[in-house]
Amino acid sequence: MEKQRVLSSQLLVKNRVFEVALDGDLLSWRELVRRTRISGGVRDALRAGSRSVAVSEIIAVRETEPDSCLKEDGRWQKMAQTHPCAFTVSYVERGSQHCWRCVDVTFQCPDGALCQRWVQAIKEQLSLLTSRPKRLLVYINPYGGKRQGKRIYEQKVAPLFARASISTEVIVTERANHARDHLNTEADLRRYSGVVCVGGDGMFSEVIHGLLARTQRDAGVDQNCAEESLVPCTLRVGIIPAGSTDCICYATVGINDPITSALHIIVGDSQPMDVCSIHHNNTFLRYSVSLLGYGFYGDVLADSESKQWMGPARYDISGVKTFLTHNYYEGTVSFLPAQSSLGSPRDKTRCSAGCYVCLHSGQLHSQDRRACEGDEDVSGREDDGAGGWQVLRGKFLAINSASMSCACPRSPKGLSPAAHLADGTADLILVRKCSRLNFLRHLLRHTSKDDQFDLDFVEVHRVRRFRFTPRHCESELDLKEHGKTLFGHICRDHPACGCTALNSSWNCDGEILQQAAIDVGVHCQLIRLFARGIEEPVITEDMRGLNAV
Ligand SMILES: Nc1ncnc2c1ncn2[C@@H]1O[C@H](COP(=O)(O)OP(=O)(O)OP(=O)(O)O)[C@@H](O)[C@H]1O
Repeated sequence: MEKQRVLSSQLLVKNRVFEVALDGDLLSWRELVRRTRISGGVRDALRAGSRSVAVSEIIAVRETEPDSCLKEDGRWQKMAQTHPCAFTVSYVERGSQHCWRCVDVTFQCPDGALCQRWVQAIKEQLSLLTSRPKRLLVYINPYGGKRQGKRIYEQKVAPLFARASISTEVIVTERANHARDHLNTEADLRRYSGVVCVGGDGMFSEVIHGLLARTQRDAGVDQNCAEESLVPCTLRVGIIPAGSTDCICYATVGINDPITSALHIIVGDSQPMDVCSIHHNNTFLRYSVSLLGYGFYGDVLADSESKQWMGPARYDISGVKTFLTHNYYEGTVSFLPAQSSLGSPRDKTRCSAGCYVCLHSGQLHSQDRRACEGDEDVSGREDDGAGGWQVLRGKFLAINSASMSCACPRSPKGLSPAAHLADGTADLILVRKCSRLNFLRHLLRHTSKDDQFDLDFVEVHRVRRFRFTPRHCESELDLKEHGKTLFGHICRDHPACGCTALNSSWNCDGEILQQAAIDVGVHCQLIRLFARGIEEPVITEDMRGLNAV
């Protein structure tokens, strides 16, 4: 269908003549081919180029001075006389590795009236983009990562928000859980179109815990009831990466770069995300959006807690130590397979921007919600129509549940490469007791092309819910008594003497859960991020021509 032409004119860009057109949702500029005489004929100029930008990726437009950097150009005087007015469009340009930058192009106009018409026309198109945030509540963790959160926000992000006319309320946190508590109780959420956290995964977790607790309370939903279907948050969350690992940002944007994230917020991207709720004895413990790991990953985290002073190197040291310790844990895993999910954990598809698996799951999920609200009979939906609960007992080196691929710069494939951000499922990975060498083979496959699940001691299931019950009774008292009688105090910290702790703990998105027996439910698309998932690279003719402009 022909797009409606809003405006078109011949304008100058860097003193070259361009045909500039605004066609509804696209701004394009094409150099008018200049012909140069050569002996006996005419040939096209080599520098002709064109460029187009979706209006949805324009950050701002403003009247400006004609390009002053061109004043050295001999033709400047002449151009300044014929084109004395100018406007500048700031837009998103894609770099390598999913990096976005904000670049400017200045159009010189023959008169002020035409210049204003252009600015007005582009502003009107921008005002039609209703998904863009207008006012944001920003929390900065000044102590996350390398303690650069405040500087990153002030120098890289705030100027972009100001340019895009986004107003902000900024809170620099004074203690852990400041952001969570503020969102849960005081914040007047109606005043904002989104919440932004400047920090790492821990800070993001704080923000979603505050938002989700508030949303459930306002909706009269009891978080302690594991069977409840939770109410999605209406406010989107943005992450400006300033932590040590920034896994969530990496998994939803493809890079941990503050400017790229700020631009995704400005253009009003929206990426739904599943959230797991974790309960113990009908008491709510935590939410998780990426990794829940018992055994190996739980032990690595527990060990690294005592080595905070080492910085990020503590994870490597604790990783090696835990690997050598080679503890396994006994228990029962029960799970509800996700029968109707379109993908499987071992297919080769990756969740990316516009993922059809997530889109399909989101549509099914909202149909279910509507049916529930309309009191239609949806009984039997939770067990996915077939199969029911499956139960496995055994000795496990690791039990991992990945709600997303968990890809990060250290492990670009991630723990479960085909896991989806928003399909209402998690990949449950069970690594049964095996030799150290075999476990090492499994771990190394996370960084190679080989399939980490193609080993006879590893199994993976796509699930909607799961439970774990450790074989050994886990009351504090029981474990202490057991430890005293068998090995005495010292042995808990000295695996070399041959004793092992009976239970591991869960690593829940980088936080320790003390309870080993848990009940986990995946809630489809419970939150939305200012992100769009990882974009596949697209090379267009426009991009090739760009070099010429
Ligand atoms: N003002 C503060 N003082 C102390 N701790 C804080 C403060 N603000 C937030 N926190 C806590 O600091 C913890 C870590 O912060 P954050 O996630 O930003 O950085 P990180 O741990 O370095 O990065 P990552 O989580 O990506 O590894 C969070 O759990 C958060 O609750």
